[in-house]
Amino acid sequence: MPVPFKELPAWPSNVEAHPLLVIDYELLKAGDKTEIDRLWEAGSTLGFWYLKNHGGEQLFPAMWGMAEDVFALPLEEKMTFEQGDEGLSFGYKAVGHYITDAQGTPDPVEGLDIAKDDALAYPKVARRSYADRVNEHMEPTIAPFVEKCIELSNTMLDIFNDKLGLPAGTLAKFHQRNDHSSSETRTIRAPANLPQGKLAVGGHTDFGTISFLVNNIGGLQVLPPGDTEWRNVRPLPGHVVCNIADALTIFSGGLLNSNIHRVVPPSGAQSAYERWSSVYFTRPSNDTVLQPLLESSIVSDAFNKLTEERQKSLTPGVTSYEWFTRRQKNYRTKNHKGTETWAANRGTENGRA
Ligand SMILES: O=C(O)CCC(=O)C(=O)O
Ligand SMILES: [Fe+2]
Repeated sequence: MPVPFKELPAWPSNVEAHPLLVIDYELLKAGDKTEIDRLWEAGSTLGFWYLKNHGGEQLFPAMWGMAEDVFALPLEEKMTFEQGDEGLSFGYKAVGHYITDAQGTPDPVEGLDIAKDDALAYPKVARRSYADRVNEHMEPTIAPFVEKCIELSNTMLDIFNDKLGLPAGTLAKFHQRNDHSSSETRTIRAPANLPQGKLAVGGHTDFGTISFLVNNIGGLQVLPPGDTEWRNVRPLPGHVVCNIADALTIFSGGLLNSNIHRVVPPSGAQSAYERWSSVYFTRPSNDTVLQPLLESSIVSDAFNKLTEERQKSLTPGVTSYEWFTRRQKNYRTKNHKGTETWAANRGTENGRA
């Protein structure tokens, strides 16, 4: 099993951890006004926050155990359900198949993504099939994880919906449980002892709506708005790191911030350990058109104040499916041609990634 959090070396005392707001999920659910305002503050500034009291504490590490079991299969078998180069991300990802920078440097991490649609439809296949070893974990591990993240996501979407002055249920309509989307779980393992300076995951913004992340050791970094230095995000036991992703930046006319982040080797004694992380990406259903929701005066007022260039970048005029497929395709090492394919892979913070 991946080394449990409590047995890992502590966060090195000489490494500064960037402060994130800690949001209490129980208070959000109870409609606590102060906590709701704090969530809005987090989403509209750095776009990253910790979530506590969410009830999913065991579910994220269980995903590491699931993936470890799957990664133990022979490579040949894992390659039978590889993601492919056509812009879908569901399935296995071998080391080196994603790029980490504009030069096309291949990544050092192994990954496994499972579609929300497959987890909910199991034992039916909604989007693709996986190895038996994955299927064995669908009901005990993957589906409960997906269900919890859908719950967290829906609660926060309704709050953002209200704060954005949108008619009730507007954001929920784009994220209906049974509509196909690129929503998915991702579990990645970075090897121990990666050389310092190597990127495990290159600088990017997330493709979807909200992301939910738990990792065992350091390495996650954010580049806060207006800052020129990458800042370290420290994993806190029992806390989920949540972040706004591109679709919410677009829907909100830029009010909510999908911030650039990346993964580097952990510092100090932690660098001698494998790094495990599990993410759930909520993404809008495939046919949702990505555009600012100008029917809200809060959104339209914010949007009208933006430069024409920024307005253009927040009006891609494509569906969620098209946006995702274009980016995912250009993330693949095999499709990399040069800086243009790197740029085509980037999101709403195009210029900074
Ligand atoms: O592993 C992490 O800490 C972050 C991974 C990430 O940003 C991603 O997969 O989008
Ligand atoms: Fe990410």
